[in-house]
Amino acid sequence: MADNSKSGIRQTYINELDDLVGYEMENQLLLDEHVLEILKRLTLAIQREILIATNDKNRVQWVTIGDASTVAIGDKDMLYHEKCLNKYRVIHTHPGGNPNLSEEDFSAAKNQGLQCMVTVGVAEGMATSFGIGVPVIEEETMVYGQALFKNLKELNAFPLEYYILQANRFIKNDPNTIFDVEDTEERALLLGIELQVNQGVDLADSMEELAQLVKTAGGKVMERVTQARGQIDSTFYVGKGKIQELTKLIQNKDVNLIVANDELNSKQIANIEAVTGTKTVDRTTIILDIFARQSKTREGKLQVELAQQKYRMSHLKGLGIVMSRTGGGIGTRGPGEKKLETDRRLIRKQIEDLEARNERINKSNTLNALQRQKNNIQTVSLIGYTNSGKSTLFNVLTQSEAVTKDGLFVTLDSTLRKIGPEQGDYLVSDTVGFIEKLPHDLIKAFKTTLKEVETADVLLHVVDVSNHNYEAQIDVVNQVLADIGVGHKIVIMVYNKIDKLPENQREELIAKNQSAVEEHSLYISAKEGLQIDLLLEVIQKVLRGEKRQIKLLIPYDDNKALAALHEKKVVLGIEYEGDGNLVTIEITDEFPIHLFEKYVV
Ligand SMILES: Nc1nc2c(ncn2[C@@H]2O[C@H](COP(=O)(O)OP(=O)(O)OP(=O)(O)O)[C@@H](O)[C@H]2O)c(=O)[nH]1
Ligand SMILES: [Mg+2]
Repeated sequence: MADNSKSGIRQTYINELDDLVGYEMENQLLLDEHVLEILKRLTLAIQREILIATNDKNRVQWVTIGDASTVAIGDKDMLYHEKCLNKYRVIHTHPGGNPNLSEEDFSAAKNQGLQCMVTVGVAEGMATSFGIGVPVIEEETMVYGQALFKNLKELNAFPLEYYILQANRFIKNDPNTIFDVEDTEERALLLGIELQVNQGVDLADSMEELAQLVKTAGGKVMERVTQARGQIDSTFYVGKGKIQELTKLIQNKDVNLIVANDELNSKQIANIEAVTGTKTVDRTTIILDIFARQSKTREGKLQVELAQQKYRMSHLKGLGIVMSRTGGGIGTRGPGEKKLETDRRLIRKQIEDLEARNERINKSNTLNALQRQKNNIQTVSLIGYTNSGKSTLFNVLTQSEAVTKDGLFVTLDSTLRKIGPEQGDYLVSDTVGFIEKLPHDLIKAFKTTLKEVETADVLLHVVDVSNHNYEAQIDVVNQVLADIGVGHKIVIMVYNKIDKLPENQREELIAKNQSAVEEHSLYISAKEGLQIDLLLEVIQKVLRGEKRQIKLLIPYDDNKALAALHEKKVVLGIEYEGDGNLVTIEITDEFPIHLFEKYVV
C-alpha cells in the first residue's frame, strides 16, 4: 500500500488490507462476499474511502486508502493503453452511503481507461447499495455511464464483459483490424434452389446477385450449388442428400460458410450446421450485415440494429452452435463495429430500447414532413432497385455529391436537396435501393427513412435498363412499394443507363421520349447527362398537375359558389347566359370538383 495513505490508520487494518493483494474473487465474481465484508467493516472503522484494483481475472492487484483521484499514484500500468482499455477494474467504497459515482470517479475511470469503476455505498453498519461506471459508446464518442444496484448479486449479474468488448472495438476504431482479430476470411458456398413455380429474377441471376452480396459483406465465393425442387425442404432447405454431398465440397474447397439464397428458419440452420459442421447463414443475414456495415447516420444505424436484433431474436436457437464457436464474421456484427448480443434477455431489452428511440425519431420526422406540407414545398423521391443509378441521378438533378458506386446498397440514408428555382421549386430525396427478397424486418425498420417516399408528391422510379433483368427488378420494386403502402403514388418511370445500350437501340428509345409527358416515362443516362432537361420538364409538368378546363353554369342566386371559385383563383372567364353565369375554370386533379358537380355543363 502507498505509504502516504497509511498515516493515522491502525496497523492491523493496514495488514488486513495488504493481505488482500493476490486474492482471487470466488467464482470469478467481480466482487465477492469476503472482500465486500472487509471493505465494509474497514470503511466504517476509518471513515475513509478504500480502493482496490483487480485485473480482468478478478485478482486483487493493489489496495489503497483515499479517493479515486489517488488511483494513478505510483502505478505506471494504469495508463490508457494505445489500443484497448486498461486491464484494471477499480472497486472502492463511499463512506457516506451514496453509490453514485462522483465527478472524480468518472474522470479517474475515463483518464485511465478503466474497465469499470465500482462504488460501494457504506453507511449505518452496512453496504447500502452499489454502482458501476462502465465505458459506453454513444454516437461517436466513448463516455462512462453508471448503473446502480440494490445488492451484490445484482452487481455481479451486470454484463460487464459486453461493455468492455464494445469499448475495445471502439477504441481500435478500425473495422478492418477489429474484424481481422476475430474473423478469418470467410470462404462461402452459395446454396440455392430453383422452385418449379419460380417468379421474379431467375435463379442464375439471383445466385449472381447473392454472390455480389456476399462479396460486399467481405466474403469470398468459392462454390455455387443449386437444386431444382418442388418446394423448400422444411428440415434442410435443400434435400438431405444434397446436404451430405456438400461436406465433400466443403473440404475440397476449404469452405467455412454456407449461404442460402432464401430465408432459413432456426431449425434449418441448426440442421445444416449439424450435418456439415459449417456456419450457415441466409440471404437476409447477409443483407443485414451489409446494412450494418454501411449505415452512416444515427438513424440508419438504429434502424439496422433493430432489424438485426429482431431477426436474431427469432433465430436464436439456430445461431448457437457454430456461430458461438467461430465467434465472429458475417452475421455477428452490428452497426459501428458493434458485436451483436447473443443473450436472449439482453437482446429483448435492446429491442425495447431501440424501438423507443426509433419511435422518437419517427415522431420528429413526421413533424418535418407535416411542416413541409404546410410550407407547400413539393417533394420528388428517387426510388428503384439497388445500383440502378438513383444517387447518380440525384447528383445530376441537385448538383450535389452523394456517394455513388458500383456496388449494392451504397445509399442507406435518405438525403434531401432543393432544386434550384430556375428548374422549379421542389425537393428531391435519394433513398435506399430495393432488392429481391428484402428482409421484412428491414423494410419495417426503414419505415422512417422511407417516410420521404411516403410523403413524396411524385416518385421517380429509376431502372437500370441495361440490365437484362430489368423487368423483374421493376416488379420487385413495385411489390415493395405496395408493401410499404405507397403503391398508389404518381410514378415517373426513368429508364437509366441508355448509354450502355447499342447506338441504334439508344436512338430508338430516345425517340420514344417524345411522348414522355403523357406516358410518365422516359429514357435517360444520368452518367452521360442524356435527356436530363427533358426529365426536369416532365417532373415539373407532373408536379404542377395536368390542367384541364371545365365550364360551369352557376345560377345567378348562388353567389357563394362563384365567390368560392374566385377565391381558389381558377376562374378564366365568365359569360352571362340567360340561366346564370357560364364560368370557365382551369383546374388540376387536386381541385375538389365534386363540390360543383351539379353545375358542370
Ligand atoms: N453507364 C452508366 N452507368 C451509370 C449510370 N448511372 C449510374 N451509373 C453507375 O451505376 C453505378 C451505381 O450508381 P448509383 O448512383 O450509386 O446507384 P444507386 O441506385 O444509388 O445504388 P444504391 O445506392 O447502391 O442502391 C455506379 O457505378 C454509377 O456510376 C448511367 O447512366 N450510365
Ligand atoms: Mg445510391
